[in-house]
Amino acid sequence: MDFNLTEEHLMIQQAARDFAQNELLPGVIERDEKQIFPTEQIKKMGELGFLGMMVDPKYGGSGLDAISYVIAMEEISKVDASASVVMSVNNSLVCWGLQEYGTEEQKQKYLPGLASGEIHGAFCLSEPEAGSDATSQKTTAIDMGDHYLVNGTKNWITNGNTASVYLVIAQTHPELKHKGINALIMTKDMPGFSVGPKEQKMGIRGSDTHSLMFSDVKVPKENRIGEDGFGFKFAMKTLAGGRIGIASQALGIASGAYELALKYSKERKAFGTEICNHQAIAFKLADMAVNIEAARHLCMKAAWDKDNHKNYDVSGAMAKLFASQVAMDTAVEAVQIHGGNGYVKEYHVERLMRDAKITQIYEGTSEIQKIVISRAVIAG
Ligand SMILES: CC(C)(COP(=O)(O)OP(=O)(O)OC[C@H]1O[C@@H](n2cnc3c(N)ncnc32)[C@H](O)[C@@H]1OP(=O)(O)O)[C@@H](O)C(=O)NCCC(=O)NCCSC(=O)C1=CCCCC1
Repeated sequence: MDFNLTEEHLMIQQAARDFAQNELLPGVIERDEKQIFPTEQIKKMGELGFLGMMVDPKYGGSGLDAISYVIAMEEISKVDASASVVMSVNNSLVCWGLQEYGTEEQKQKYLPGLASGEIHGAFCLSEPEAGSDATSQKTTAIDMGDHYLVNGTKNWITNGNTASVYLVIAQTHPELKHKGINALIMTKDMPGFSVGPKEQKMGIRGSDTHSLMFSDVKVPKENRIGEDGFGFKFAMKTLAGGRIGIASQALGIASGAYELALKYSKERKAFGTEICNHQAIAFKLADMAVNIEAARHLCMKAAWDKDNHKNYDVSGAMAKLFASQVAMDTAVEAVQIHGGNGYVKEYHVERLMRDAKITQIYEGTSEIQKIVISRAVIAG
């Protein structure tokens, strides 16, 4: 077992760290406050190869492993979780889903643009009445011979307005339940496709979250991913990898909050000494350091499983469950260590605390991760 990062991994870590500090940190508070999408920053992320990290170079990607992706996600998320959720959706849901299950034509058509950041993708599973209970899809895709006629609504869609390519999960054969669901590639220019108003969110406020409405949208049959009825499995398999991305995002939020708290505790004085010298603060720092290290190991293990073609459903769920709790706990304690300063925007930790919460909810709530893990544990 080798815990050392390779030279290449260290270079990716440094590149992501430099990008986050130089390009994302300036303006992150204003983008959060005004809900501004980081358009220029995402464009540069595409140019640097951060949007198609695991995409084969023959489709314009960086051809890197999942470990590299975890490393980069942590660094970007330390500074701006709104940018990292765009990175996560693009890499581990949209690009990976297309690369793994798309036809050659679909890959050639969409992957180069997605990997370069020229276009953005969105993953559309959640509905007003189908969140955790993802098999209860109400959006319909009626088989019309050479095309599907799609009707319905999707909720909380990341990149909802900035995307132009959407992977949409919809029910074709309700009598077959989840076996009748399909995954379709839709584009924003399709007649009948409309985007609802932007959601006003607690955290990741720089990201772009909308409902989508489909009214008699004609989607050509060649836009279906996989066989008829493969859509639910597609969603589950893709989300299993997506959860490694969100786990790494949570890890980054936690380590960002920890680094800020550590620095602050070495500068701020109370009762005649730097506050890190008080055991009440020192013990909080110790807890944070241990939890972050453990979360990082779980993220790396899940990525290693993925890179080595092992099943990562459970390791990804474990990483997400644990890292998202660590993100929440660490960010709350980072605010506490900052005292009154932690409650104001310029110290960043209040934003990290708000951003942390969503990692326990999206791409499967913590309760859903426990379903996935407990079923595997009980089945042996
Ligand atoms: C885990 C879960 C709760 C499972 O449910 P049930 O018990 O109803 O379904 P069950 O009987 O377990 O299974 C049905 C079929 O499905 C196959 N399968 C399941 N997992 C997998 C898997 N990992 N790989 C392959 N197949 C899988 C299962 O075998 C079965 O098929 P079969 O009948 O055997 O042919 C599932 O529904 C889930 O996960 N919800 C969370 C959704 C959720 O996570 N949204 C998130 C929306 S996206 C989002 O939040 C975003 C946020 C930010 C960015 C973009 C997206």
